Amino acid sequence: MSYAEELREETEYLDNTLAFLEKQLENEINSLPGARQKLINLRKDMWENTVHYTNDFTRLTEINQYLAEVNIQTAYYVNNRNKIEKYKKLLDSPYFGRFDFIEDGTFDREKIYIGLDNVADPKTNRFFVYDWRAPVSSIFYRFELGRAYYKAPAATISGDVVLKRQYKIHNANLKYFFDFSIRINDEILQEVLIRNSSAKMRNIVETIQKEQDLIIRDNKSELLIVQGVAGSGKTSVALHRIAFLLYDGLKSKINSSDIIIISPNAIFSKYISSVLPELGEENVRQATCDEIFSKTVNGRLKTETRSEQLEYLISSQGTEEGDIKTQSIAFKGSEVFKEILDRLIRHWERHMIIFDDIYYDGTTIETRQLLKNRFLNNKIGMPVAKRLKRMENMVLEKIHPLQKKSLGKIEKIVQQSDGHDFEIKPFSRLLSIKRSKIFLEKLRKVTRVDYTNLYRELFNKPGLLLKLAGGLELPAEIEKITALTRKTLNSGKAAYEDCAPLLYLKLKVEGGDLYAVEQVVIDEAQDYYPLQYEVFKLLFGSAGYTLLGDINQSIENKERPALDVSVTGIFDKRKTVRFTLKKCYRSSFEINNFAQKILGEGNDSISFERHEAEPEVVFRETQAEIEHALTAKASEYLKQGYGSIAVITKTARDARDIYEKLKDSNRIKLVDAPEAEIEKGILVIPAYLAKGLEFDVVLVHDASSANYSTGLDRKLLYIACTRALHRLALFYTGTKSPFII
Ligand SMILES: Nc1ncnc2c1ncn2[C@@H]1O[C@H](COP(=O)(O)OP(=O)(O)OP(=O)(O)O)[C@@H](O)[C@H]1O
Repeated sequence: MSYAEELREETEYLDNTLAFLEKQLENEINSLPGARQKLINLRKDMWENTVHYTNDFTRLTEINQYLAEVNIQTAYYVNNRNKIEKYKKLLDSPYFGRFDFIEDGTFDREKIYIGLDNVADPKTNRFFVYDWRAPVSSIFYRFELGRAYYKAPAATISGDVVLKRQYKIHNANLKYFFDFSIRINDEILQEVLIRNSSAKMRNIVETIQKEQDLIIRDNKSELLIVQGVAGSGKTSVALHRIAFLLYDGLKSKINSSDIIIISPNAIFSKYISSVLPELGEENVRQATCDEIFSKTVNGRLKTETRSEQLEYLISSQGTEEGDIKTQSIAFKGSEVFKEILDRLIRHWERHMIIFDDIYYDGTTIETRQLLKNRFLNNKIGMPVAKRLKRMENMVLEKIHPLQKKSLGKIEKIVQQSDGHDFEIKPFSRLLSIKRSKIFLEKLRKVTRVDYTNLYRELFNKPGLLLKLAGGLELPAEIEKITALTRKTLNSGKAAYEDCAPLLYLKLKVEGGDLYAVEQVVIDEAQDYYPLQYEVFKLLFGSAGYTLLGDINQSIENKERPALDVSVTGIFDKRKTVRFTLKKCYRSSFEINNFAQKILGEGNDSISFERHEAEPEVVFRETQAEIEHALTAKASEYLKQGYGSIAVITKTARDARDIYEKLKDSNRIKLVDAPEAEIEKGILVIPAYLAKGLEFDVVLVHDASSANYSTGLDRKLLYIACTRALHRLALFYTGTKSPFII
C-alpha cells in the first residue's frame, strides 16, 4: 500500500475512533445531570424520611437501606464523572501504537491499536483501542516483526506480527506515524530521552522496553526483587507495575487502597505523584521511611529523621563519634540484633515481669506462681501484651462479685461512723471506687507493657545485652554503642537507627498487621536493613512485595546484603523472582560512562547510545572562583534552554552555605530538607536528597579530594553525577577527587 493510501486509512481510523469517543462522551455528559439529581433526591429523601438518631433496631435497618442506595448512586455518579474525564483525555490522543497480528490457524490480519485505556463498543464488541495493560498488548512491547505470542486468560495465543507502528496524535490530530523495527525502536526512545526533565516524573507507556515489561506484567510472583543500575527505570517500572495491577481486566485486580509505596522521603513522593494520574489511575497510598519508622515511635521519644541521620553520618566521617554511629546503625539493623530483641522479649516474659500474689478485700485471688504458670503456658503464640490483658480481664472478672460484697461491708462501716447518715450510699460507693482504682493500678503495673522502657532496659541494665547476645557476633565497639544509645534514650530521644528496633518490639509485643494492604512497593530498597525488612513483614502481613533498588546507591553501608538472600529469607515467599536492569536510560552515553568510572571495577551499567557533550571537570584556584564559575555555568545552561539545573553538594550544610553565596546573583532555590518543593530553575541540593530525582544539568560543587575521598563519598559522588540527563560539570580546588578518572 502506498504511503498516501496508508495515511488515508489511518486518518479514517482516527476519525472513526474519535467519533465513537465523542458519542460516548456525549452520552456520559447527558446522563450526568440525571445521576446528580437522583443522588440529591435520594439524600434529601433520606434526610426527611429517616430519624437522625435512634436506638430502635427497625429504624436502623431503614437508615442502612437508604445508605446502601446512596452509596450505589454515589458510585454511579463518580463513575460517570470518571468516564467523562477518561473520554476527554482519550479524545486528545486515543492511541500511540499499533501492531498487526495474524493468529495461528486464522488468515485474518487483526489491527491492534494500543492506548492508555480500552475503547470498545459494548454493543458490537468492537475494540477500537486496547488498553496497554491488556494481555494482547504485551506483544507490542515484547516482540518485533515475526513470531510472537501472548498469554490470554485461558490459553497462550501464538501468531505472526506483520506490522508495528507508532503514532504521534495531539489535540485529536494525527501529526505523524511510522513503522518500526528494532533500530527505529531505539530512535523513538532517543526522541523521548532527549527531552528535558520536568519537576514531576513522566509516564513511559509509549516506550516501555521488553526487560521492563516483564517486570511490569509479572502478577504471579509474591516477592519481586529488581536490582537496576541508576537510571534504568526502576521507579518508572514500579509505577507502571502498580497501574498494571490496578487494571480492570486483570483477574487479580486490586484497588488503589490495597497498594502502598514506601519511598525515601517526601520530595520523592511528590516527584512521582503525577505518573499514576497520567495513566488514568488514582494515586495509591504512600509512606516515607520516616513516616513508618520515626513517626510511629515519636510521641514517646523525640526521634531523629533519616535525613538528619544521613547528614550526621556524612559530616562526621573520620571522627570517632561518626565511626560509632556507623557501627551502631549496622548493628541495630542486623539479623543479630533482631535475634537479641527476640531473646529480650523471651527474657522479659520469664524474668522481668514480676508477678505478685493478688488479694482483694482480704481474699487471695491468685498466687504469683499460679499467675506466672498461667502466663507462660497459655496462648503462647499470642503477643505478650494481649496475653497480659487477657490475664488482667480474668482477674477483674474474679473480683467483680467481690466488689459487691465489699461495698456492703463498706456501707456497714460507714453507717457505724458519725456524721454520714444521709450520704451512706454515695459515700460508700466513692470509697469502693477508690479502692478498685488502687487495685487496678497495682494490677496494671504488671500487665501494662511499655516497649520503650523494655528497649531502654536493654541498654540500661548492666550486662543484659551481653548476656542476651551469648553466642552471637557483636561489633567491636559494642560498649561504646551501648553507652551512646543509653545516653540518647535516657535523654528522651531515639536515633533513627533505634526506631526500627523500637517498632519491632512494639509489633512483637503488642501485635501487628497495622496496614491492610495486598501489595507493598519499596523503592530505593537498598537503603533498608534486614531488621527494617522484618518490621515491614510485621506491618504488612502476607502482602506481596516489589523491591527495587541499586546496590551502588546504598549510601552508608558497605557489606549490606540488601536485595539478596537475606531479604528472600526474611519474607520467605514461595514465588520469588529476581530481575536485573542494566541499561541506563536517563543519562547521556558520555555522562553514564563518566559516572561508571567513579564506581571503579565491577559495575555493569550499559549506556543507552544517546550522545551529548562530555562532562567537564573544572579547576579553580579558590572557592570564590568556583562560586563564580558555578553561577556562570548555571546561567549559560539556563539560556540554552535547560529547564532544571541542580547544584549538588555533599551535605545540607554545604547546600545552605552555597545558597547564601549565590542567592543574590541568581534566582535559585534551596532544597535542604525533605519537606522542600522541587521546582524548575536552579536548585541547590545535597546528594542524598537528590537521590531518585533527575535534572537536565548537574553541577557538582567541590569535587575535590578533600571533599570526596571515602567509600561513602564515592557513592555520594556517583549518586550526584547519575542525576544528570544532558550536562554534567564538576568543580574543584586543590586536587580533584580520586574517583574522577
Ligand atoms: N522505557 C523507557 N522509555 C522512556 N524513558 C525511560 C524508559 N525507562 C526509563 N526511562 C527514563 O529514564 C529516567 C530514569 O528512570 P527512573 O527514575 O525510573 O530510573 P531509576 O532506575 O529509578 O533511577 P535511580 O536509581 O537513579 O533513581 C526517567 O527519566 C525515565 O522516564
